[in-house]
Order: sequence, then C-alpha cells, then structure tokens
Amino acid sequence: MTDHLALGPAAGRLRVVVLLSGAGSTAQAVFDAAAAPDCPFEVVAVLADRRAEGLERAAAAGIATEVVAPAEHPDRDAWNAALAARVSAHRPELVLSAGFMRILGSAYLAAHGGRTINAHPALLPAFPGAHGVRDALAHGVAVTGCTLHVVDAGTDTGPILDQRAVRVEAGDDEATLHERIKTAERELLVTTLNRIATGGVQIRDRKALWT
Ligand SMILES: Nc1nc2c(c(=O)[nH]1)N[C@@H](CN(C=O)c1ccc(C(=O)N[C@@H](CCC(=O)O)C(=O)O)cc1)CN2
Ligand SMILES: NCC(=O)N[C@@H]1O[C@H](COP(=O)([O-])[O-])[C@@H](O)[C@H]1O
Repeated sequence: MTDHLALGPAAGRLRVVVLLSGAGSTAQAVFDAAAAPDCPFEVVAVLADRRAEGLERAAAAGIATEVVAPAEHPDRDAWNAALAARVSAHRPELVLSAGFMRILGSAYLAAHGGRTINAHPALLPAFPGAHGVRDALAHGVAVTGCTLHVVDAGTDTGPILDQRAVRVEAGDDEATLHERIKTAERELLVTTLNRIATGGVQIRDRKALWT
C-alpha cells in the first residue's frame, strides 16, 4: 500500500519523460500542449521499447528519442536497469507511460517508481492488462473509459489519479470504442499534467489529494 507519495508542483517547467510502444496518438496531445510557451510542463525525452510511430511524432516535435529494446539485453532485469538508467539521464520529475506495453520491473521501479504514471484504456480496477478495451467490450459494459494511475509493482494496480467515463455505443467494435476512449485520454493526460505541474498531488492511502 502506498501510504504517501507526492508528485509536483515544479519550480520551473515540470520535466516529463514519456514511455510508449506504438502510434503515440495520445502522447501527441501532450507534445502539442507542451509546445505552448506558457505550458507548465515540458517533454524532455520519449523512450520506447521498440521502433514506434510515436518516436517519429516526438522527433517531429523536436523531442529527444531513444529505443531501449528488451532484445538488446540479456534478460528482463537487465533491460529494466538499462531503461531506468536511460530515463535517469533526462532528469525527469515525472514519467508518463502512454501506450507503453511492457511491465516495469523492480530495477526500474527502484529508480522511478515514485514518479511514474500510466494511462490505461479502462475504468480500473476493471479490465486491467494489455487488452482493456477488448475485455470491456466482451463483458458487455454500458460504460467504460480511461484511468491515469501511479505505476506500482502490480499490473494496473497502483493508486488512481483520475478517470474519464466513455459510453459504449451500439455497433461499437474494439477500434471505434478505443478511438473514443483515446479522445478522452488526450484531455485527461493534458489536464492531469497541468494539475501536477501547477499544484501537485499527494497520494495518501491510495487516495489522490490534489493541491
Ligand atoms: N509495473 C508496472 N508496469 C506497467 C504498468 C503497471 O501498472 N505496472 N502498466 C503498463 C501498461 N499496461 C496497461 O495499462 C500494460 C501493458 C502491457 C501489459 C503486458 O501484459 N505486456 C506483456 C508484453 C506485451 C507485448 O509487448 O507483447 C509483458 O510485459 O509481458 C500489461 C499491462 C505499463 N507497465
Ligand atoms: N495497457 C496499456 C494500454 O493499453 N495502453 C493504451 O494504449 C493506447 C495507446 O494509444 P496511442 O499509441 O495511440 O497513444 C492508449 O489507449 C493507452 O491507454
């Protein structure tokens, strides 16, 4: 149980590192927001576990990018340690996992566990894991959504920072529902980064106490 954790606010612009594995269309909203001169956060680097379209989006926004691929390391622990070191090199105050499809292990969490948050395309604790949209649709829910939570050693079990609800519509398939969830995620990500950067949040006994 995380009994006490604090994120932000920042003295200057909040330094954010983004982790991703895919298209990066949700991270793109963060890149776009950070381009505003008065934005209270900045994306200092984007790291991926594979070559990913999201890295091209970051490069187009003038943001440093790196690939830290599991296949380039002898085992998962070595990869976690290497990822942690590469993230540390950018001196982040916050790490945002936005479509990062790897479970972060102890070597990473030892270095950045207190400052890493993750966007999940379901209303946790419902439908954790790599297929939240598919699982919610298969279950027949009327309402799903997205969650921004602190990353802990479990899979999508960390304290919840905030959520957005999205109704399932007649005829939805995984792609159409996920696209509507991503629209909600983009707003959730930017709003939450602004709140952390300007006021900060404390996690006390799993509850988010916003300043
Ligand atoms: N320690 C944690 N690491 C991560 C969390 C977390 O809550 N704790 N969230 C994930 C993101 N995520 C859901 O939001 C998630 C991503 C991936 C998986 C998963 O089972 N991945 C497989 C490999 C998938 C692949 O790349 O083929 C695996 O890691 O074996 C579950 C949940 C980010 N990391
Ligand atoms: N379990 C992790 C997970 O499913 N994450 C999800 O991957 C998508 C990335 O979209 P994007 O690459 O277009 O930004 C987002 O919907 C995010 O919540």
